[in-house]
Amino acid sequence: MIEARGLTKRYGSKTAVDDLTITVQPGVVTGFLGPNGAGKSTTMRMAIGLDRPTKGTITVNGKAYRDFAAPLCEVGVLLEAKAVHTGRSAYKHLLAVAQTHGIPRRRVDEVLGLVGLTEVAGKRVGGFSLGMGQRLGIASAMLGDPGVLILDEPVNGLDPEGIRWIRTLLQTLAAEGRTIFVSSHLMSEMALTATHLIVVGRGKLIANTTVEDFIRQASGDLVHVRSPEAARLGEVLARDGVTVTSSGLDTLDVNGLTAQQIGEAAFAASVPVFELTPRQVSLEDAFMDITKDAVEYTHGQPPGQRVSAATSTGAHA
Ligand SMILES: Nc1ncnc2c1ncn2[C@@H]1O[C@H](COP(=O)(O)OP(=O)(O)OP(=O)(O)O)[C@@H](O)[C@H]1O
Repeated sequence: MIEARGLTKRYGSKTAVDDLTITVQPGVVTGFLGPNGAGKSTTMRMAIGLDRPTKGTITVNGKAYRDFAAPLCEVGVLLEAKAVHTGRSAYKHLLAVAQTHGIPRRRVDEVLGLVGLTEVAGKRVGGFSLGMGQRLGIASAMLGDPGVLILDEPVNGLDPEGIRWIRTLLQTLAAEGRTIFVSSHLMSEMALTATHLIVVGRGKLIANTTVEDFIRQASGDLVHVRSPEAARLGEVLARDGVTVTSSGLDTLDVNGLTAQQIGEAAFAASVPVFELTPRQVSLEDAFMDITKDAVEYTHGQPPGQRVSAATSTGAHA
């Protein structure tokens, strides 16, 4: 478990992390999302003692990172593509790291197998592709068989096969009861990988919820309805808190009722219904919407203007 309480980091006048209180639970993959400069990397760096909080605390399994006698066995870390000794082979690199913790050689073979680098274990790391480098970083993080993994943008540089591989790996490790805290810019990827989401913007907590609830809240209760008696159905559904918009001759968009409530009301009024589709926005759209006021760097639009908020159908892109 990772716990931040009132975590704050200032660099001069810049507040990178602002009074962040979160708990990252074991057993699920927790996605850490936020626009560029939101404070994700700074939070992760403080979790592993690379940066000191200005105020507040962050602990891993109840302890500050510096208090671990064998940190590699408690928390595995992948920050940006690792600066490794490029003249060394992958095997030698992992062995050197293992030896700092008295981790046996056979564990080096195990993690090489786990990340699919066994065949290139003798090759110089300098010749590795970005994707192979990421796999090596994950092998390093897994060396001590830690219960907590902190991964900053682990799918960077991976091809689709690599992205799928990492998704399955993280879900498997979470199912083993580990705490998996992973940042990413790829919202659609997070929708497939994570169960829980922590969203930050300008250092502040914006959302702390399940992927499912995040999308549901962003989508509202919008239901698309098709009926040959759309106008009459609109009258049947009209009540306080419900907005009915006619979106075509035989279609309605209803806000404020679930598909089930609409179906039941239509049935009671003997109005035929041909379609009842709860509209969901994609995680990407939900993210854009929720962070629109927290984006530091946009692509040329005036401040405050939405980056994109088109509603799309078919949820999890
Ligand atoms: N060492 C530093 N000195 C000064 N400012 C810093 C330092 N590290 C980070 N910052 C600033 O703090 C803010 C948060 O940065 P951070 O790298 O944590 O964000 P991030 O969410 O990881 O962004 P990205 O997704 O772009 O990596 C940014 O505005 C950044 O410029």
